[in-house]
Amino acid sequence: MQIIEVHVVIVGAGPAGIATAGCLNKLRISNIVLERDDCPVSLWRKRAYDRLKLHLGKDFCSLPHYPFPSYFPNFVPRVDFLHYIDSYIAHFGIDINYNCSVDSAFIDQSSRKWRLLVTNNSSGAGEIYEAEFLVVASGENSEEYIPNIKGLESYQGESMHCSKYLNGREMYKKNVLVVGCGNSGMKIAYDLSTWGAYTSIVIRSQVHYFTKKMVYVGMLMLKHFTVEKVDKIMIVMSKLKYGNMSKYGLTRPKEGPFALKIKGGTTPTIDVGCVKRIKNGKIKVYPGISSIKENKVVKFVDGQHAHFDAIIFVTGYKTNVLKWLKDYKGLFNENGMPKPSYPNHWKGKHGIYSAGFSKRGLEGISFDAMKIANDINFTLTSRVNQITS
Ligand SMILES: Cc1cc2nc3c(=O)[nH]c(=O)nc-3n(C[C@H](O)[C@H](O)[C@H](O)COP(=O)(O)OP(=O)(O)OC[C@H]3O[C@@H](n4cnc5c(N)ncnc54)[C@H](O)[C@@H]3O)c2cc1C
Ligand SMILES: NC(=O)C1=CN([C@@H]2O[C@H](COP(=O)(O)OP(=O)(O)OC[C@H]3O[C@@H](n4cnc5c(N)ncnc54)[C@H](OP(=O)(O)O)[C@@H]3O)[C@@H](O)[C@H]2O)C=CC1
Ligand SMILES: O=C(O)C(=O)Cc1c[nH]c2ccccc12
Repeated sequence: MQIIEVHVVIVGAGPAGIATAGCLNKLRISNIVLERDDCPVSLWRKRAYDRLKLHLGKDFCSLPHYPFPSYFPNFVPRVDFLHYIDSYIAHFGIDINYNCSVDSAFIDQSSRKWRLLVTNNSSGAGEIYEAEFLVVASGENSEEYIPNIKGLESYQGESMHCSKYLNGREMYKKNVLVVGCGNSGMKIAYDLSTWGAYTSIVIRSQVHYFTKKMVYVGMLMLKHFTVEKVDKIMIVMSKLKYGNMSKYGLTRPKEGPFALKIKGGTTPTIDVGCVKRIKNGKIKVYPGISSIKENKVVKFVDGQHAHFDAIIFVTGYKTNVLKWLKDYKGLFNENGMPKPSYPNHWKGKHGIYSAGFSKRGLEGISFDAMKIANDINFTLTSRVNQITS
């Protein structure tokens, strides 16, 4: 089989892969992006709900060297974000091979280069790529995660992961349980409630909650003040706006929101109206689930039980890196996340890089893309300088 040789191969055409290709193209370093799906940013195009918007202000979400158009609103809707990505690809002339699933990547012992075994999903044929540099940009959210709950396999209602949820049109006057209170959980619960579903949400852990504006102000303040100071202000703002919500099942962690985000990647929840609906009883809060019984009954850890026509698992994602990256030791841990902590997470040995694995959203992705492209450029130019001197 013919081997396709490139300087840099990038796995994944999400924002991270596209941003890295854009930065490399700007430096005139040839590269190819391999994408298993048939389009770019498939997470945003195919696996996200209609109401989704960027929840951070647009100053924190544009990709490198290409700001959002000035007429875009501060919180960019999903469809505008897709247009922006399409024009980013056109502007930088990014080369993407769609329908290409990377099945494995390893270091070839004779060439000492990265070798990738790829299946072309449209023809079914196998392809081999060889590259000096490998950029892992397959995403923190590449595999849906649904917890193992006793009785779930025999649940007779409708159950789905949130990546299949578009809107609540079919849920009017149905009892729906949303499991998970991250950013997707709170937004989907709110969305369902506005579509007239009798909505409940499982909140099993402590959580920080803010309005979009508070987080926007907080992100701006972080440019000038310490994390501790900003966190204190954030909590005061949240308390002033929402008060004490513990009797409704919402308690704040002791540690501040940005400190937690930086330390563990736990993202504070940006509330778009869910908290108000919890307060006025339109959305009911339950603690963790203990099991699912017959007749669509869900039992909770505090002994309560209730009947649900549908369950939406908004329980997050996992990475798929360990499934296809064979020589990963050094850069990735057993959860498929970078071993070195931020800001050293983006580079490994033998020409491997990670883009989009710092749990810092699109801002983190831009940071990674620029670091990676500059580092590859540095390696290549120092080599040319050595030869010519
Ligand atoms: C619903 C949602 C909303 C978000 N909103 C925001 C926000 O407002 N602001 C913000 O800053 N961040 C946000 N994020 C976080 C983050 O910015 C996005 O998840 C972003 O899409 C991550 O980009 P990525 O390129 O790293 O990963 P992805 O977008 O997941 O792209 C990875 C790509 O790799 C492909 N791929 C995976 N495995 C393979 C393989 N083996 N072979 C070939 N291709 C493969 C996938 O098909 C996918 O297209 C959001 C995340 C989610 C889930
Ligand atoms: N732009 C936007 O508007 C949006 C942005 N996002 C971003 O997308 C990324 C993914 O977010 P999201 O999909 O919400 O995933 P997250 O991983 O952030 O949240 C998963 C949630 O599921 C809960 N959970 C997991 N297992 C269970 C279980 N067995 N029982 C009960 N609860 C459980 C977790 O609770 P626990 O903490 O107890 O484990 C947590 O609340 C985040 O970075 C987020 O910020 C998401 C949505 C919208
Ligand atoms: O949406 C996400 O997943 C993000 O990680 C974006 C993000 C970066 N910093 C934040 C601080 C508060 C809320 C979201 C984010």
